[in-house]
Amino acid sequence: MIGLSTVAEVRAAEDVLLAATREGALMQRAATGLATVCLRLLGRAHGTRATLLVGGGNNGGDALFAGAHLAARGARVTAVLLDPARAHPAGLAALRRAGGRVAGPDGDDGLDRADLVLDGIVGIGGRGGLRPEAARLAQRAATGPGLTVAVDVPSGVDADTGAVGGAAFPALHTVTFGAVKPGLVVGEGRGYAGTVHLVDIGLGPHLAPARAHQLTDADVAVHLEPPGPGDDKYSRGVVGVVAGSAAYPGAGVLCTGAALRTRPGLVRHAGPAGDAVRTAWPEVIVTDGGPGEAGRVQAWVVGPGAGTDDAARRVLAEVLATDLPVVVDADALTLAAREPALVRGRGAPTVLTPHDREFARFGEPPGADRIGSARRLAADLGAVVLLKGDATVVAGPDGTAFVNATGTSDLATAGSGDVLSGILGSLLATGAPAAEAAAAAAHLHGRAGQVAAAAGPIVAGDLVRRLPETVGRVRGTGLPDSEA
Ligand SMILES: NC(=O)C1=CN([C@@H]2O[C@H](COP(=O)(O)OP(=O)(O)OC[C@H]3O[C@@H](n4cnc5c(N)ncnc54)[C@H](O)[C@@H]3O)[C@@H](O)[C@H]2O)[C@@H](O)CC1
Ligand SMILES: Nc1ncnc2c1ncn2[C@@H]1O[C@H](COP(=O)(O)OP(=O)(O)O)[C@@H](O)[C@H]1O
Ligand SMILES: [K+]
Repeated sequence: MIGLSTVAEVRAAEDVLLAATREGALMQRAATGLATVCLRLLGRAHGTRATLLVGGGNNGGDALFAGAHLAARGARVTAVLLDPARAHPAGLAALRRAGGRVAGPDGDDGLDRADLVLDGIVGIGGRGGLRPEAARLAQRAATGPGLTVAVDVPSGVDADTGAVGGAAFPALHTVTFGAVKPGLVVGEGRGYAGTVHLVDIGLGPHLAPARAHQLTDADVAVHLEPPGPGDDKYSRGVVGVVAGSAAYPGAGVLCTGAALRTRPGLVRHAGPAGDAVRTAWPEVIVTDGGPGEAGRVQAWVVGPGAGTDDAARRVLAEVLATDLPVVVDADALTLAAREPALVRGRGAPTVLTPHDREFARFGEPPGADRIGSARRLAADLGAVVLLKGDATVVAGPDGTAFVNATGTSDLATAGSGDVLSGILGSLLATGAPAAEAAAAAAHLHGRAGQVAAAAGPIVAGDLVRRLPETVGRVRGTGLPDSEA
């Protein structure tokens, strides 16, 4: 698991480490790591041109020292000082010693011919969007030829939430220090951070345990172990699906198919889409009656394509009245938003899987702080909330949170959510903790999207078809992180 640490957590750890190290040592570690990543990205230093955008804090100091490393290796480095009176003095001296030039914001910044632009305007000390002068330079960097690299955090991005209040630096890469900050991987900030590189500056032992995480393939593989010699079709959990209707039989087919293809023990289906499910998946045990007639299961998925009429409401209430884990998806979310009492106070885990519009039905839209919003709704309802998006967020009622690291925008296709809820039901039926099962499901769904989209445009059925291969890859050596 990759911990996501807030600014307060990073500052607290830094304070302890700063007191235990000689002055400037941490910044040297940060700047050396930053220069190393830049050299790797550029392929060489000699003959390249770099422009440093330097603010008045330590973030600018990191950029200046890294610029000095590059200049010492033959790069032509220009530092643009946004606040010349407060530019880090030792960093400035180091850059000058190494042969770097210094310009004011109106001087020749070299942005139109730079190979590399380092954003050292603000880091974790930043508040709000960029001021006009910095915004103008960030805009020129975005349209110029240089590879844009943010130091610690893209300036203008809120490191804790990913909120972008105005202009921000659009980085292709972000080199972050000590710990990955949530704002680099979630919300709007994710789009500004690009590929995130973590540089170890020795903070690890001093960091408080993170309250938000990203899962890796290895974390998810634990939930996808093949059956052992002692297992039978019942032993690792049976999933029950109430999805699909006469109008939307496909939702039942996709949801049961995804559950089967994730963990093919036993899947039961109840409801009016039975004929379509039987035809598509003869392996599924189907009843045309209600959930009570389906036989024993260890977790339910309810809602995809199921409608919002009185009959659908009765089925939802019946499933939620059980002492089993329940995934509440799609139409069932609309019903639960009308009647939150159906969910509140359940003894067994409930997982709600809204996209933004469904989320808004519970009160207000998620807004710019997606982790915070998901946590608030989870605490309010006593349920796990999986808030879908390009980086899906999962929050538990106790504040535990996950941000998904896999996926592709090809997943924005009809029925993709039905596949996710089937995967999730299958994992929940094993007895896995609900928030982690939800995060693992989002991870596997995202990987299936990547695997399927490698061959071209995808429809939701492709995700189901490619699930066995995806499970195999997640269990095995996994996909490289760069494909995340
Ligand atoms: N504390 C430490 O020991 C270490 C800090 N490091 C670096 O230091 C950074 C934090 O440094 P600071 O605490 O000095 O803060 P920053 O350098 O992030 O920003 C503070 C400065 O930015 C100004 N500012 C705030 N918001 C702004 C905005 N929207 N537009 C323009 N200017 C704005 C503030 O007035 C202040 O001058 C980290 O992000 C990291 O890059 C690293 O060198 C590692 C070690
Ligand atoms: N731009 C995107 N990038 C990555 N994943 C996306 C994107 N858009 C949607 N998704 C994912 O695709 C799925 C869509 O689910 P949903 O909106 O419920 O679709 P449907 O109701 O058609 O089944 C979610 O898992 C969501 O996270
Ligand atoms: K920055």
